[in-house]
Amino acid sequence: MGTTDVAHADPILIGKGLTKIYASNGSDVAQKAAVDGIDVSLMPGECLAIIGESGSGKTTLSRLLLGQLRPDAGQVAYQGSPVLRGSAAARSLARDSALVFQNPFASLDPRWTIGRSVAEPLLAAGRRGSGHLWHRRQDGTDLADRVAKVLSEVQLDPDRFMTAYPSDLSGGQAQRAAIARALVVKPRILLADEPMSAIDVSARVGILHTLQSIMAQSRQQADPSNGMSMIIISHDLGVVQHIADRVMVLSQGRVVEEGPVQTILDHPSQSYTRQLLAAATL
Ligand SMILES: Nc1ncnc2c1ncn2[C@@H]1O[C@H](COP(=O)(O)OP(=O)(O)OP(=O)(O)O)[C@@H](O)[C@H]1O
Repeated sequence: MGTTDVAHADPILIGKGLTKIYASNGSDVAQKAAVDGIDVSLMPGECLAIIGESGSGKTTLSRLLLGQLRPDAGQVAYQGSPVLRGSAAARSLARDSALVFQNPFASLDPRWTIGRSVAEPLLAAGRRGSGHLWHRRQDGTDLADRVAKVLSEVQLDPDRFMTAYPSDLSGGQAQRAAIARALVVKPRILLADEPMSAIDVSARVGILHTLQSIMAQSRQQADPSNGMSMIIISHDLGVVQHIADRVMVLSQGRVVEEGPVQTILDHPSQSYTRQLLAAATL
């Protein structure tokens, strides 16, 4: 578990009354919200874990928070500004957030070297003219240096992996490459949606250490309000225990309980959480 000095910082992301109702296929049955009026906030440098049984709304909530789904009710604010369609806050949030998925191979083009795949988000930012990420006068050496640095951060030797192809990589190595691809744009918010569940058990500890060290570096920022925040969705409570600061427990689109990770895992107040913990191995 990490500790984060967020006492004096403002939340980087706030969701208020977030609700999402998916259209059902023409049935008259009353529709149930996938996410039902959830309030959530994320502090700079904080790691928030969202846990809950399958279908409880974890992925939907995280996509609402990152502005990738439009809520049917409620609102998201990024750095204090409402995230409305086409707004500057929506563009900033899209630019400042990055995702790591369950299947790392889905985010690595099989035709590209790992170096190219990791560089691509930076190149795309350059094409969009996001000047803080990419300056036109930068040459290929700067780009290669940045890619090599981020590969080292995820414990992939650049000399070996820069020119490797996804088919050369194990699942764990591919997930590290996918994390590097997410980190290369220096996101303010990293969403990791079940980042370990498709990885061989023996490689999971390594990925966990990688994510822990990324969060530790982020927390060491001189200005805590500049730290990267992480939202992690995981069925694996061992992972949650080792990386999260705070846990939010979801059931049927609602928050059952939330609090500091050790409090929730050691002294859950709700029977739903107790059952969830009993079903998991810590
Ligand atoms: N695109 C969609 N269209 C219709 N219903 C959806 C859609 N996406 C999710 N749902 C429904 O919304 C509810 C919440 O789904 P969500 O994927 O957010 O849950 P989850 O907790 O992430 O589940 P899991 O752990 O299985 O990934 C579920 O009942 C799901 O079937």
